[in-house]
Amino acid sequence: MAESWAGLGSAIASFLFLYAMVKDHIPFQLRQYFAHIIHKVISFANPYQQITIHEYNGDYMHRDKLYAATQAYLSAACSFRAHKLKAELGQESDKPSVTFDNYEEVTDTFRGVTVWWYASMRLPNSKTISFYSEDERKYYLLTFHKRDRKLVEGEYLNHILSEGRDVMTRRRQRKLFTNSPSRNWYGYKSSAWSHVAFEHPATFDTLAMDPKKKEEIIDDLVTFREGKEYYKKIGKAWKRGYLLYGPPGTGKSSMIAAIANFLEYDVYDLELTAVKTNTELRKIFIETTGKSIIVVEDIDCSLDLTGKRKEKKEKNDEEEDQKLPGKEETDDNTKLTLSGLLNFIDGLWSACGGERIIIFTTNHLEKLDPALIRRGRMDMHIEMSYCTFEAFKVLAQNYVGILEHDKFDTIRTLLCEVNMSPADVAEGLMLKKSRNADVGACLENLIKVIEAAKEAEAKKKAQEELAAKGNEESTEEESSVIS
Ligand SMILES: Nc1ncnc2c1ncn2[C@@H]1O[C@H](COP(=O)(O)OP(=O)(O)OP(=O)(O)O)[C@@H](O)[C@H]1O
Ligand SMILES: [Mg+2]
Repeated sequence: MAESWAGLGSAIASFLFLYAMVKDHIPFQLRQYFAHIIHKVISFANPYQQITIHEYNGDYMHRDKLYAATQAYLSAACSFRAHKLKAELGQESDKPSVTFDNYEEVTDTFRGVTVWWYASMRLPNSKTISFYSEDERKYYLLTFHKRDRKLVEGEYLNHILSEGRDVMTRRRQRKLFTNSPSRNWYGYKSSAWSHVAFEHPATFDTLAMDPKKKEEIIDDLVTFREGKEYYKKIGKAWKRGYLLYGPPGTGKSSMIAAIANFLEYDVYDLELTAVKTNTELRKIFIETTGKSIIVVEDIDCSLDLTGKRKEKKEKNDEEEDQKLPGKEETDDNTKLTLSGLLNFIDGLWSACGGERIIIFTTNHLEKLDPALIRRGRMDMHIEMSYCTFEAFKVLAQNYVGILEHDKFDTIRTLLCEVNMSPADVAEGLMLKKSRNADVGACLENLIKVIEAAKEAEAKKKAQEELAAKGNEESTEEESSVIS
């Protein structure tokens, strides 16, 4: 067998040598014909195949998506095997990426199969004047054995695409969107959202709350992020709703930023009062992308949705006979309604895009319509409470860098006696720190702040009791006058 391959090889080599000698004396058509035959013979003898992935395919405005994903994948998975590397900062990225340079080759292994990647570029024709630089002619050459073609075409390229996209998502500059329309340079509306870079520093480490509750939330987020297949299996859209409720300054907005930083998602801050109709809400929603958090802050103040659904339904039942067919649909499309919002959260449209988190925040849980926050819509209800001693310890570590101190016992007792928001406690710790005071002085200042709050609370309570007593006496007097 080996002998017959060697024989074939030497025959091809002799043929190529002869052809090179005489090719200039052969007419053009015949030369073309021979070139075709030679190509066929070489392909027959060569056990390897190649796939080229060009950066641009005819359309010079849009980079090929597979090329971009391949570049990201190779920079993360294979570039450490190369000798010549190059670093660059992509358009949408905020982290430099290092990938192997042109004319370098690296290997990759997928399911036990080895493939070769070669980065190259076609030099521009110097006789033509081109608007585009030579960079626009870059390409990757993927070489593999013929027997692995099915695996490479079917699974390997898909693997490159999804892994590469993940790398790009992790590297991208995350954005904070708000629903005020952005305009292009002609002045036309180009998107329902405008954005700035999202750079909030809050993380779960800096968030002061009960450690057990924090752990529970992190576990829930991880389960969600890794749940693509699970959601598909159970036939549910890949999204999750969180309701954050609690008094002002307890960390609801900080929690949203911490979640966004943890999951590396974009944030869409939806200002519902700026949305006029259900149709507009749907349009806005369609323009959001996956791997994002849609936030509606202070949902109780955003819309007059509280408890109105039931009343409306009863009223509708009474007016059923007088109503013209199709009237309700017209109403729903000319204004924003609770049913429009519910549809936004879990109607059919909510499934487009996938991997989305919806967060509502409120200071007044009791004001919300139960339909809006029922499990399934808002899957997890998270109470952000006044500062507990456990939460204080996180703040103390972050603000003054201590885990223990003599004054902690006093602070523990005081925090049990008075309702202080973490925002107020943080302020108490910051005050002296800004004047370069030592840790003891910082804690002393905090104790004073808590004591003052305790006194104010006691005073307020006494005043309320006095007012209530006054009211009782006046009603008693009135009733005795009447009798
Ligand atoms: N739980 C917390 N952990 C760490 N810092 C906190 C916490 N709560 C509040 N803070 C601090 O107080 C500031 C205000 O908090 P935040 O805006 O998150 O409160 P909120 O609950 O959203 O208030 P509001 O209901 O008024 O919107 C934050 O910038 C943060 O520094
Ligand atoms: Mg807030």
